[in-house]
Amino acid sequence: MGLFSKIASGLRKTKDFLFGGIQRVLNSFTVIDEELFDQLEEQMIMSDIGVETSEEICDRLRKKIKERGITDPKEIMGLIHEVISEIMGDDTGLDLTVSPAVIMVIGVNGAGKTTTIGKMCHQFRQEGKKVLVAAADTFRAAAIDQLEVWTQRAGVDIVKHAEGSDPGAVVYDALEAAKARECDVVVIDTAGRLHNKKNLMEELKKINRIIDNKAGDCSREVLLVLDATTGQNAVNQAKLFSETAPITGIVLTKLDGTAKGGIVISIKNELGIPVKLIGVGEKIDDLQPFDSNMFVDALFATPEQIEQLEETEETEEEEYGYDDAGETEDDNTVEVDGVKGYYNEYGAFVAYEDEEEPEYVEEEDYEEESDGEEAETDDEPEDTYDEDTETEDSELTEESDEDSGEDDSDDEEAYDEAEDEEAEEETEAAPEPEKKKKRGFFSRLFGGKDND
Ligand SMILES: Nc1nc2c(ncn2[C@@H]2O[C@H](COP(=O)(O)OP(=O)(O)OP(=O)(O)O)[C@@H](O)[C@H]2O)c(=O)[nH]1
Repeated sequence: MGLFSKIASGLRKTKDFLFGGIQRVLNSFTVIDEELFDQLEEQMIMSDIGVETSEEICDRLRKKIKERGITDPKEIMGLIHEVISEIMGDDTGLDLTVSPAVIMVIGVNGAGKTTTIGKMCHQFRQEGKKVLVAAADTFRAAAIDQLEVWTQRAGVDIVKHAEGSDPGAVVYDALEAAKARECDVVVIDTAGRLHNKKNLMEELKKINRIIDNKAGDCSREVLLVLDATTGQNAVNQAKLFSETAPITGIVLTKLDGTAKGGIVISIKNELGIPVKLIGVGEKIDDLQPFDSNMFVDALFATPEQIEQLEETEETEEEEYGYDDAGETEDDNTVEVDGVKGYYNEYGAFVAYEDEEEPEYVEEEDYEEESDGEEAETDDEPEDTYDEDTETEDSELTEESDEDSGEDDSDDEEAYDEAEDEEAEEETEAAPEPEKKKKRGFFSRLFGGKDND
């Protein structure tokens, strides 16, 4: 399935509600009057475009109708399309230009943070990027375990410490490891919870200080993950979070299961924060870079237009032999880094040339195993890491303690030396991708913003 088809099918509920509702209003009027604008505004508010943005859209519509001397309500749909396109403006993609690009991910529980990180890693890896994930949401062991399952699916490395350890230590070790291994991207999972704004702010500040020290010149992103099904609540969350953290972009998840996709428009209009990625399903390849033109087209296109666009995509796929997800003509066959294979039930890539599938632990078994691990780490002291000096908490730095005597005075440098080897052992299942020749998923859409 091509990109447009995926976005269009992900937005189906939003489209049916928004486009269908507006169409019904326009069909019920023969003249353009204030009553029509009232009903349009109401329909937009119900579609989660928000009061402020709905009013603005109607104001702009009145102006255009007057300027162009339009009298037929049926012509208004095209104008709404035009106005929303204007509001959405140009897209801003992820900035991954200077390696290792650091992406910090924040968001409330259940918004889809872990899933998004897994999907993002999968996309990066398909582009041939070397990725490292920092499990800096150390609040709950389950969060670390879930993240690890996703990194295994995506086939990327993870740096993790024990539950309750300092997130700063995890980030420090991850950045050291990323430099040593020449990673392109470091994705940091944070316990970006809102219920304690002060703590969140302190935690993010601390992580930022460490990034400043270790990767000051690198590209940086702070992505806020929002659950689209919560509608205007998500917009309010974005307002609150933006008072706390310098958000560079929003990832809007679960757009596939909601009619509330209109919040994309109010987020852009009211907060000016670009939506950079959208989640359109639970599978590993259900994350798309946000393309406002495609978004608006998918919302407003007629079924005939959608069919036509899908046909164009299919023709392109036939011509080039792959689509945006790297799929070939055979639905189950994908090509990753020039190797043909398929994704197994866990979302792991299996090359046809391999005799056996790589072993991935089933989620249930994995949880059992990690329970065991937790039991071990429970014995370890919690809260032992002092931002600058303490390293005991890190399972990655246990070995480095043996040879870290010379570094003791070297405050932050005291973190980890042997950690690279250790972490590499952890992630043996992740074969290193070769750099891909063709332009990457993000760069094809955002014009060379990744560092292929
Ligand atoms: N339909 C759909 N479901 C999604 C999407 N993204 C995430 N989910 C689901 O949302 C649920 C929560 O996702 P998580 O990634 O665990 O959320 P989280 O923010 O990490 O939550 P915590 O682990 O509690 O911190 C899971 O069941 C995911 O499968 C999406 O784009 N579409």
